[in-house]
Amino acid sequence: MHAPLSPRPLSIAAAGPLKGEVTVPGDKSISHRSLMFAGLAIGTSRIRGLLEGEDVLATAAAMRAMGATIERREDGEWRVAGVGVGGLLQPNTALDMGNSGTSTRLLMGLVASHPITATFTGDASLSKRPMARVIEPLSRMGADFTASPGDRLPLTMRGLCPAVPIEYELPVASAQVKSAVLLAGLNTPGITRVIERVPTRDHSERMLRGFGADLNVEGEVVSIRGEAELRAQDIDVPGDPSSAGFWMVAASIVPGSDVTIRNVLMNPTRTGLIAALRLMGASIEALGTRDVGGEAVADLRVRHAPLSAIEVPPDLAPSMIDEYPVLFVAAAFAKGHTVARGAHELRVKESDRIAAMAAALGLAGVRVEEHEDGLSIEGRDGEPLVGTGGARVASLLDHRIAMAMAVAGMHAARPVAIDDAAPIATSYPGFIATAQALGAQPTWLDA
Ligand SMILES: O=C(O)C1=C[C@@H](OP(=O)(O)O)[C@@H](O)[C@H](O)C1
Ligand SMILES: C=C(OP(=O)(O)O)C(=O)O
Repeated sequence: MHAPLSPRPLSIAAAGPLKGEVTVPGDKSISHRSLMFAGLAIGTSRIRGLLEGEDVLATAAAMRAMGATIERREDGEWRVAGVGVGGLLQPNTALDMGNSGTSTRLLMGLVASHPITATFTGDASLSKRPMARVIEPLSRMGADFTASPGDRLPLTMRGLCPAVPIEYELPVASAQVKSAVLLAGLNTPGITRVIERVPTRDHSERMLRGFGADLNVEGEVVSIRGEAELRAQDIDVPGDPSSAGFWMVAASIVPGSDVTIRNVLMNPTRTGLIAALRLMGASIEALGTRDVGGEAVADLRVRHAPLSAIEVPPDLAPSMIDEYPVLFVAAAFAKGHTVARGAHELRVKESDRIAAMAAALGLAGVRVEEHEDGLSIEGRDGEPLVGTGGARVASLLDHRIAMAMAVAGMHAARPVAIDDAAPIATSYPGFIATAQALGAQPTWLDA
């Protein structure tokens, strides 16, 4: 099992306007896929701007364990020499996925069509997350699974080669499930099809085509013809819009703030938070929109603005699924009653993010009502939060709960304390340093 890091309690106090420029780390979804696809390609890929967070490092370690050569150069560029589609090797030890759902589910897809056996383990949070959603389609393709009760980690799977191509309609809006099936299809003879009624992030589709896979998207159907070779690529990973979201909300709620976030991925399957914040009245300007390796990227200038409550359109959910915790923080400062429903998936992330944010905001003095599929939040019309007093918010091994509540502390009468900020390192190792550089006041507390 994964060894838990020691908890790192953190307190954040208000410190006046946030000002300056921020560069967010590389997109986590694209970083995982860069390592996986390069690890399967023929030749050596170069990756610049890779997110060096624990989740992505777990993917790197697993791909190494299955034969890819992955090195980081001193200048920060990563070089990956792949094994070729179908060339993954039997790992000698269990693959430790840490806290990362994306690593787990996408790598399960890869293993499914290789003649290898792999054991996946993870931390206490990942070990509670549902894996049936990938076990089900991958079993239909011929993979065999022995999972822990409730179809959870640790689990051992044996891939089948050649696997059986399937046509699969996604029962849940999930890019991880879509990607797992497509990746299994990459080494499966014939055509594997995924039908997606609700669009989710399309990085696998775009990147697999970029690497030379025979993949087509027609309306709701994504098809991949298996056993095509992938060719090494040069990749510039754009900044992660999910990480940028923390600064979008922080600058919006702290009076007098003016923050520019450089190089943010603007793929339309990822920009739901910008849309929701704009509906609330946020001032977010996209400057210098440009194309970087087939993806739109922009600099975002965000200035403080009074926010109004909204009913969050449920159809935005897939394009902002990881941003709800920080959107709830924005709602806590808005004028009026925000209702966010249709986001049931939040219950099966690193924590139950609906319950976690209801408890966290409640502790900081916000009136919140929990629904099965979302939250209603009574906004404070720009007034600072009360703060957490002597209590500490429980981050529950969930990086996004820790960062969202750190943002809440940036406009609070008394500090917001968080019981454990160590999980932030899974997706955004530089978050605290950047908060400080913008003028916020984080302090590490005794455990
Ligand atoms: O495919 C991906 O890279 C991701 C898909 C989403 O998960 P689901 O597919 O489970 O919704 C998201 O929450 C996760 O952070 C990253
Ligand atoms: C849900 C997330 O990631 P994962 O599913 O990869 O653990 C996230 O980063 O918010």
